[in-house]
Amino acid sequence: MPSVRSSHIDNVVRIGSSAASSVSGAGPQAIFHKSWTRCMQQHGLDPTRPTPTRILPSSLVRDHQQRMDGFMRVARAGMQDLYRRVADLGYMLLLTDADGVTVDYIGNPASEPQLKAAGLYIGADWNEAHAGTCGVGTCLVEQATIICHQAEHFDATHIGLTCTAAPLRAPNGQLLGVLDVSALHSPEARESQHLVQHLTAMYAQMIEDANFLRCFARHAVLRLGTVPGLVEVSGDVMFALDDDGVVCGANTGARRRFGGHAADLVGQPLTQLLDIGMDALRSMARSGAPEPVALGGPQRREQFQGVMIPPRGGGTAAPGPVATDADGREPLALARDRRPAAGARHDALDRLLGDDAVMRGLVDQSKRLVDSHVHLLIRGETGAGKEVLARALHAYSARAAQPFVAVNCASIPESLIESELFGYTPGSFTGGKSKGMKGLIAQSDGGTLFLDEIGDMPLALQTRLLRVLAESEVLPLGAERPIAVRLNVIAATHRDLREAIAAGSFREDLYYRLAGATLALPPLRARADRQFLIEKLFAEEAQTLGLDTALHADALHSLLAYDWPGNIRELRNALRFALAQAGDRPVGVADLPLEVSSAPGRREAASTAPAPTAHDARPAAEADEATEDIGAARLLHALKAHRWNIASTARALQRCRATIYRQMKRYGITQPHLL
Ligand SMILES: Nc1ncnc2c1ncn2[C@@H]1O[C@H](COP(=O)(O)OP(=O)(O)OP(=O)(O)O)[C@@H](O)[C@H]1O
Repeated sequence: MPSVRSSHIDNVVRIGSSAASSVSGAGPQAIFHKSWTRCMQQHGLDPTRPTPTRILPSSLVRDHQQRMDGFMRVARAGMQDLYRRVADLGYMLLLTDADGVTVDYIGNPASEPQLKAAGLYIGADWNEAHAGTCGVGTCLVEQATIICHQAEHFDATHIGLTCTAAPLRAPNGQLLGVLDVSALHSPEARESQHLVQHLTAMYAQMIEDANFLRCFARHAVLRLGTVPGLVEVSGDVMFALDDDGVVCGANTGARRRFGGHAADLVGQPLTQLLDIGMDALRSMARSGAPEPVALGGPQRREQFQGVMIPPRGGGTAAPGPVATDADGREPLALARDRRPAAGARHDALDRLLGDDAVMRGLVDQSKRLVDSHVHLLIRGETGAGKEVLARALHAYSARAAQPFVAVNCASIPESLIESELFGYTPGSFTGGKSKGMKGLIAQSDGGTLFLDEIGDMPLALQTRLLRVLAESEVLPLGAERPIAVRLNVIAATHRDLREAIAAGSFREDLYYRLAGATLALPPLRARADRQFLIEKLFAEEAQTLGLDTALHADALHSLLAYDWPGNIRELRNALRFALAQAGDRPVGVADLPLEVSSAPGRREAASTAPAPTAHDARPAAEADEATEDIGAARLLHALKAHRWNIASTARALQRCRATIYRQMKRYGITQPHLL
């Protein structure tokens, strides 16, 4: 009798080698037969040679993780919640990027060897081109939630698995990756996975929506749902709005309902999409309470509940005085005070540094310059925190309540950068929105325009930007008259712009306009406050992952000695990686990425690192016992143990309450209910 594996292989060979056109239909069987055909005929995979999943080395995995930095944190929170629901049933979770590479994972540590052997682990490449038909790979092709159950897999190595995968999209509709829920063993009936399919799709939507709110944190967001009383938490349609009620972003639910791409909805006044007026929107923004909203035309109207989520950092939920702009209009997003609290504003720059003389000089200089109306140029290596500094400068400035508009000159396609920056009038170019669009420069009016990677701006646009800077007005494509703008530019670059000038790729006159003052951000390896940054980021990442843990002195020692070519971004990723490896255990040197733990220490770093004494066996936080500094990990641990009661935390740590508050601020630890 043929084994299960060999009859599976025969089946795949028979179907996969038949003519692709002979496979039709849209049901699960057709999806997998099409995929088997694709695997054999396009990817050249051979079902008779089963191969385990390809695992990428950790340095490559980190490249993939880096590209999804902020999104991964949001996804992690959703994954943890989902895992709590499915762990007892034997499932584990994977998060992959749009290439199919696993960038995050949660599974039962007791089953780790089996999960690793099955490829259900960080670094596994589940792209169909390598792994054959599988949950992740086939979901990436189909762009829909799918179950890939047992013998639906292409490779005979995987036919024990059951995998359910849902696509995850960015606010612009672009595919970001896949959420996958898998188990090593499952009942034979495919129907046994239907509930998991619903859960996976639901959590994928929750993660997308949380990411949408993160991306539009500075906008008012209208959330619509059909279930009365639940709209605040489960409304599936979301629109991010600017002060004039114009749509700046639409989530997957909104795109689905309006049958369009994000680009079709963005730029449209919301009052033209929904049956709602500006007065009603303002009243919702003021009250913060759900109100009925009708969707659809006169033929088919649907009743929704809508609630307005105010911009983050936007004061309290209590209705406040309504600000009006110079024209007497009542800007939507200002209907609730969105100025950062005075304390947050004044701390914005100081929070960036510990005890480092160069950074202190830079921050003091920044404070003097930020409201002086000179344009600023931030220079620094990749990942050194240029955007973080730019945002802090804006938050510290007198224009903090105005928009911060970030433009990455390297990532907008050259063909779009002109219309994105300058805007356009209705019908001025093919493919544009029928209503025209306000450009990013005009959107930053009175606030801050952050031009990241300015060294990558095409020469023709440099000439136009120069004119805008010289004349403080912008001419949208197709417009006859320019619009006046109050411009404050912060540009950033990791390139040597003087070299670019010498090479003829950057205009010298633009350089002098932009570099009213230059802020040179030091690389992480040159900063004397590395320990402060390590502890601060460790506390942040542990808090995000919901871990109550500590950093061993040996790990701190290695982190201090490493050279950090990718700077603070690389540090954040290394800590996230180490925390994922360690789980609930304190993080030791063995949990760090190999290049960090095995790097030969630099001499000067070694001298600032804690001496390798008997303390090394204890967590770093404990080693701080005698000093004034509590240590981020220990402080976080104590706060959690005392349910964020400051008085009892202070008693337990034998410090006064003011010290606890001061050190929470220093390490950026925020009480959960204030987040
Ligand atoms: N002072 C800081 N405190 C905490 N995290 C920081 C700090 N500075 C930077 N980071 C973190 O480092 C990462 C990179 O920061 P940022 O994007 O500002 O760097 P960048 O120099 O603009 O990078 P690039 O050159 O690639 O655009 C982010 O995850 C950010 O949160």
